[in-house]
Amino acid sequence: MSVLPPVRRDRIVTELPPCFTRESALHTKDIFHPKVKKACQDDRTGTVGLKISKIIVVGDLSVGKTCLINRFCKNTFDKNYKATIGVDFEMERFEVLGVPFSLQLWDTAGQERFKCIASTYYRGAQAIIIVFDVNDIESLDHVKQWLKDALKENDPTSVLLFLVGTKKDISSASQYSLIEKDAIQIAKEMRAEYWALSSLTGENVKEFFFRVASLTFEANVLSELEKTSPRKIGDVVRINNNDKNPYQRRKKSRSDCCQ
Ligand SMILES: Nc1nc2c(ncn2[C@@H]2O[C@H](COP(=O)(O)OP(=O)(O)OP(=O)(O)O)[C@@H](O)[C@H]2O)c(=O)[nH]1
Ligand SMILES: [Mg+2]
Repeated sequence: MSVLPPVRRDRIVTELPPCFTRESALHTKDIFHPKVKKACQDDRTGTVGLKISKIIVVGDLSVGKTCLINRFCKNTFDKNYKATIGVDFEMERFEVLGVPFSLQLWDTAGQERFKCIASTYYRGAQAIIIVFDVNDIESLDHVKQWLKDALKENDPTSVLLFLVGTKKDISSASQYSLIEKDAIQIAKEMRAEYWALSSLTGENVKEFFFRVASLTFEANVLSELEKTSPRKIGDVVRINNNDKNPYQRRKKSRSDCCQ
């Protein structure tokens, strides 16, 4: 008998949520991978429904990491800045294609003096969310360093990356479009999916986390299927890097972009 209450009705994912921009997306398919759908239908998702996926949120101080998590998990927004000391985390339970799926969202400190405590919690992430403030170009300049630090503790070949611009509500359309160009370019170089949102208004916040949950779920099920299906002699490994084959493993050299 399950001791957990049922998943909230507004945490149920039945379709793959769309990306924010096709220019910088982890993949641009508009449906879940057919193998994943089939595995869910046939109840062959192995341990995916039992595991908790760790997601870490990093970025400069005061860019809005805590507000982002609080907007999604608690639907609250605090206009006063209270620095995160070390780390904090929230759990969010989803149901994706009928399978329970939990995310543990780790909110880390951006302040330099707390960074070394926070970085000890980076290990074992399945996705890294790198946050910058769309009104602060310096915070965008620092995202590659945040990525580099987070990747030291994680497997760059399997972790999913998201680059998120916050505080969209205080940016004018013309200001925003200037920084968006740079942000998309950087996201492409990092092989991250780009999003822009506002925790104050809530714009794109739910859409973003649904996308994180769905892509992490999809990657988990694919990796579970890979583990359980023995390779046949003569299996062909595709190595072309184009959008028609979005589920291939990331090349090890990705972290080079930060060096
Ligand atoms: N207008 C606006 N303000 C925001 C938004 N997100 C965060 N803020 C404000 O920005 C400040 C910093 O937000 P936090 O979420 O605490 O920043 P943080 O990245 O967690 O900072 P550290 O914990 O020090 O790393 C607060 O005053 C928030 O109210 C947003 O989307 N719009
Ligand atoms: Mg914080």
